[in-house]
Amino acid sequence: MITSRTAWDLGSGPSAGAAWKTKDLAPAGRGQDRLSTGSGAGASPRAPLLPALLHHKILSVSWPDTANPRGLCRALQALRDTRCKRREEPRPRAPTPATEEAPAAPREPAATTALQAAPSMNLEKAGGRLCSGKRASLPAARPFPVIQEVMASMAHLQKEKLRLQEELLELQEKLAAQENSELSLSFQLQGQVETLKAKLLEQAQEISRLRSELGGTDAEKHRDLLAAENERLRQEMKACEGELRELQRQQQQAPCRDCPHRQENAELQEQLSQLQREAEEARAKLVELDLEVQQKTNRLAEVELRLKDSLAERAEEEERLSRRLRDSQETIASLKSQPQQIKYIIKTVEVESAKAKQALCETQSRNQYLLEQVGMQKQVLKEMEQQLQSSQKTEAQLQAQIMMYEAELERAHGQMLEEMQAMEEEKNRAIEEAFSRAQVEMKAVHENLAGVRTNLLTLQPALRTLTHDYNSLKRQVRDFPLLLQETLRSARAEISQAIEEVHSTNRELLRKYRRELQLRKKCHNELVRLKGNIRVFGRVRPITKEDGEGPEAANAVTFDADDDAVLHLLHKGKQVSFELDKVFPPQASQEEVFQEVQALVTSCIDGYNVCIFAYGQTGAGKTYTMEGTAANPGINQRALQLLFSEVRGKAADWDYTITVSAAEIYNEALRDLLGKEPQEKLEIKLCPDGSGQLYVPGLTEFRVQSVEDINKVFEFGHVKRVTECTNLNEHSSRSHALLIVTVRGLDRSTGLRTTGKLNLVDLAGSERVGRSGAEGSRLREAQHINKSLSALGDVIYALRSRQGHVPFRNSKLTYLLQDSLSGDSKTLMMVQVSPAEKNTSETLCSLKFAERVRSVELGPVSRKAELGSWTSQEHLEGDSPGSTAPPGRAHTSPSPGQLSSRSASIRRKLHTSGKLRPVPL
Ligand SMILES: Nc1ncnc2c1ncn2[C@@H]1O[C@H](COP(=O)(O)OP(=O)(O)OP(=O)(O)O)[C@@H](O)[C@H]1O
Repeated sequence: MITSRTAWDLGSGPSAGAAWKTKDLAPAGRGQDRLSTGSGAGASPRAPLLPALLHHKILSVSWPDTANPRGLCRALQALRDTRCKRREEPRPRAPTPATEEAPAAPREPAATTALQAAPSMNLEKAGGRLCSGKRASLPAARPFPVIQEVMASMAHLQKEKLRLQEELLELQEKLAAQENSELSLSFQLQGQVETLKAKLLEQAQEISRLRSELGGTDAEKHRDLLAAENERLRQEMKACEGELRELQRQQQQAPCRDCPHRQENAELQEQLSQLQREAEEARAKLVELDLEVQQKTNRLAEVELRLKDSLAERAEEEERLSRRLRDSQETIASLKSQPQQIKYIIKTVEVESAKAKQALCETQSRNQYLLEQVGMQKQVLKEMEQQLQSSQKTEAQLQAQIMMYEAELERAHGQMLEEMQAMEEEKNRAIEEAFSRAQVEMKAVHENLAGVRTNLLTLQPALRTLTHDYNSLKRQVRDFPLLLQETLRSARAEISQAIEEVHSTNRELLRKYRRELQLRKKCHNELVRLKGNIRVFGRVRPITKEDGEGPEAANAVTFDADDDAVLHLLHKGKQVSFELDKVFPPQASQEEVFQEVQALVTSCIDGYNVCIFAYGQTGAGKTYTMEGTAANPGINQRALQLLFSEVRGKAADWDYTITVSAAEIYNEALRDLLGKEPQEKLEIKLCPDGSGQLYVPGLTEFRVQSVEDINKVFEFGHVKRVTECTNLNEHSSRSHALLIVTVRGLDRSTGLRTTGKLNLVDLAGSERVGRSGAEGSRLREAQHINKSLSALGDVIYALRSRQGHVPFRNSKLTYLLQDSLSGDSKTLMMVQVSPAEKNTSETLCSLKFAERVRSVELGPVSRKAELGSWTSQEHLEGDSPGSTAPPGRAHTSPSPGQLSSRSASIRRKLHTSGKLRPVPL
């Protein structure tokens, strides 16, 4: 139900719409008053909305009661008013106002005419429908012209409604399009901003790249340096060319042959061509660099152009955007203005028809929605404006950056220009300096040239002399081969003559050498002969603890202070004096003893046979003298060492071989101390070659080359000596030990061969049988010892008395030593004595034996005379007249089982070590 207040509200404005919407559509009867009230106010044209509402069948039920003629009249009046107002009012702005407004004016009368003409069919239909329920109450109303008018106005309203709907759709489309365009615009703007940023970045990179390429002016510097170098070389070349021309001119004016300037000239020309080549290269490089710089400049210009283009594009883009912004703003403004018109129209329709309120309400809600949309659009627009502002800001920043880059470029360009200017100045300076230097050099060259000219003048005579000399030298060189041949011939003759002389001198020298060798040998022999072929030394050992204490151990031997060949023995209270070749007191060292015998040892190298005996009673020091101790070696080791050193000294001319054999004679049985079968008895035989030489088949002979070999031989041979404890000496040697050293020599120059034999014999201890207390086998051993010693005395006697028969074969000892005792062999007997009081009897015997042996040596007359008073028996028995036993039977021999068991093991050791090599004797 619509109250009067509500009707008034409709005319009062849009704010009344909300209240109006809540009301039910009133029944026709009561609403007429209110409509008339409203129309009376004349607030809005409502007529056009009626057909639209009818078209939507909104008014089909609640159409005003046409039976009330007053209401209808008022409605028609209102419609008429509305039409009039619409005719007067300008039409709302349509999308194509120019095209739609123009025909609107003529169309309106047509429409009005059409309405007024009231097309019978439609109006009748509408009127029939309107009056279908009321015909009974208003049967006479159909032909009423007002109805036609109402129908016409309804049709008009319907059209108006359609138009409004179209407009609304259009607006909606526009809004959507606007939204889309704004959205796309914002996207576009964003895209453009991104593109611009990318371009800016690209340009910045391009600028930096160009700057780095231009970069530093390194290439330009290089170019300038090359240009300067080129210029300098050009200048030098010019100067050189000038010099060359000058020199050529001088050459033409005063040509000189063999002038050193020619060479100089050639060198200068060479230098010149070299410089020209360098200049060409430098020029080419310069051109390349120019080209490069040009290219870079072009590229810079291109980049600048691109930059400008992009700036222009950007400005255009900005212009376009601002245009679009303006359009958008205008569109928005028009859109803003449109809702007012729509409101006006709605209000008009509301006045005309209560039923249209519903549509109005919807339209208002739609309007509200559109308003909201507009608000949103405004918001979007604001955001876009903000974006635009920010993009403008960015653009400003970018422009500022571009400006800055341009300024920087400008500055770099200015710097480059300044640098180029500075380089230009420097180049000019360098050119000037080079010019001045070249002038100075030129001056110096001129001065040199003047000096050279002067020298040339002075050198010409010298040249003439030199030419003369050269010619003469040439002649000499030509004649030189002949001269050389002649000289060579004479030199050859001289040399062959000299060689011949040298040969003859050598032959003479060799002859003399051999003669001297013989003479030396003779002299040596004479010396030895003068000294005696058999020499006798005496050595007194010191008192030892074995001698005991008390009077028995008292010293019974004294020496002559003035004569070292004399000793005195106090025997039974009587002093007996003995003269030997040499007497060694107890304090005499091994070395001193050896010094006296070394001459004999060395004669062995010359091919002599030498025999050194150690003779004496048991415990008198024989073994000590011959073998010695490890720390203090005796004659054996020292002799071999001496032989080694002598042989080494003669190694330049001689080849020597030294071999060693060791044998033992025990109980007249000869045993090999170095052999594998020490118990085997060896025999002494004559050589089958008929030379008369003796040899021992099976006797081992080792070649020794070093002191170590000797030590091993000695150690091996020593332990194999049969030792037996006796009353006199705890380790008394009960056999004769022989070390046979053979020295074979070959004189490489003469082919002379020598063989010398050195027999080093440690005789068994001599003692009287009764005193030693021997019996049984020991007695037999002593008897054998004494027998062999007697045989030795017999042999010596026979030799020195020059008897036809020498009894070598009486004992194994003398038979074995036959070579070393006969002929021009040399023999030394070392008589060992004990100084102890208790041994004076044995000492006396030994000394008497020694003196007699020595006396044999002293001249034929005396020898002969003395030889008659000497017997070997006397030696052993002289001091013991009561003894009847034969001299050789004073000792007993040990049983074979008593032989040292160590000997076998050491022999094995030597054989397995391979140090000792058996050599046939
Ligand atoms: N000149 C010396 N200086 C020091 N000690 C010595 C000297 N001569 C001998 N002797 C010592 O006297 C002792 C006996 O000497 P050695 O064994 O050489 O006598 P020998 O004559 O060989 O006896 P045998 O005939 O019984 O073998 C040894 O202890 C030895 O060291």
